[in-house]
Amino acid sequence: MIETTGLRKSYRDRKRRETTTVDAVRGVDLSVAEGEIFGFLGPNGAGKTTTLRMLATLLAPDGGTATIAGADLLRDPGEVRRRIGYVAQGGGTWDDATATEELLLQARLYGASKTDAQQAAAAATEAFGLGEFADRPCKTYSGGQRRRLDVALGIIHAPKLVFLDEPTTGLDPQSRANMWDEIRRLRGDGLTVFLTTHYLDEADALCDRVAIIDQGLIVAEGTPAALKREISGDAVIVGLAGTEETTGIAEKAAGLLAAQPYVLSADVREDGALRLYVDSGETAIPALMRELAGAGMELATIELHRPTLDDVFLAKTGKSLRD
Ligand SMILES: Nc1ncnc2c1ncn2[C@@H]1O[C@H](COP(=O)(O)OP(=O)(O)OP(=O)(O)O)[C@@H](O)[C@H]1O
Repeated sequence: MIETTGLRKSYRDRKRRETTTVDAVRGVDLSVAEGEIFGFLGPNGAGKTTTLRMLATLLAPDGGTATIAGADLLRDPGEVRRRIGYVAQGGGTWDDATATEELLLQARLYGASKTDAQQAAAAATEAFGLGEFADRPCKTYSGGQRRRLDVALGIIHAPKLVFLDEPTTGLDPQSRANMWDEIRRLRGDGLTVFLTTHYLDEADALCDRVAIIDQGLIVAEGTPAALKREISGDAVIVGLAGTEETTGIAEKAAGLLAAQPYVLSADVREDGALRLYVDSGETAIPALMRELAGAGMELATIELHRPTLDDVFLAKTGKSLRD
């Protein structure tokens, strides 16, 4: 649905007499399959919006090639525009207009006849649960209601692909969960969804695949599960009985377990706990418990930590989105 090679964009920043160049996107290769929810992640200033705006024909690339929904971005941006939907971060509804008016206007702007526009507006009102407030002015809507209308507007012309820029930023947890359901429903209807988000739990729960961009370059791309596996594996933290008095026990246990085939690495944390990285916690825990018991070591506590997308993000960019 999206294929890009070497997509580039620089901005010229004119301050007084000096002109500086910001290389915002420095050669992006992306591949997004039909029918997937694709998450685009990156720290502030990484190049997310610039990339999104280029893919959505709102900004001309300086170089590279891209095919979007089967149309050539550089040669035929008009065709790309007809085939995609774009929902900007702040939305674009008028305060005094109602949802029904906005939907009708948008459908007409995309060339629908009056009857078709009325049908499309009614279908969107039903699908996005806008009915109870559709005839009130937008300024009276909650953040979640407004966001639902924004997405309904973005897909009123039945595109194959929709771009959502930070679709859940500023929403309360309930509205966020509703929006996730809406986005999954879009995928269920056969749409491809390309979204940017600052929430890594959102990317993890919602996206089939993600790409991480940093300083204008893609530093990781894959399913959340594969990316998490790639960086570390599960961490198992073991507290051994008597570790505080005889710290040597933890070192001895680390040496013993480091030699096991299911252990990737083993060390002793500052607090005296034994830290192991393993491919799979489920397989490793029973085996290491047997090993420790066999060596006469008593286990006091055991914890399993699975890597999160934030760990991936940190490993790939040196930055955490939690900061
Ligand atoms: N119109 C512009 N003129 C000059 N520099 C710009 C312009 N727009 C963006 N930039 C710069 O390009 C780089 C990438 O910006 P971009 O907005 O694409 O990042 P982003 O990943 O979307 O960031 P954020 O998460 O903060 O929205 C940044 O260094 C930014 O300051």
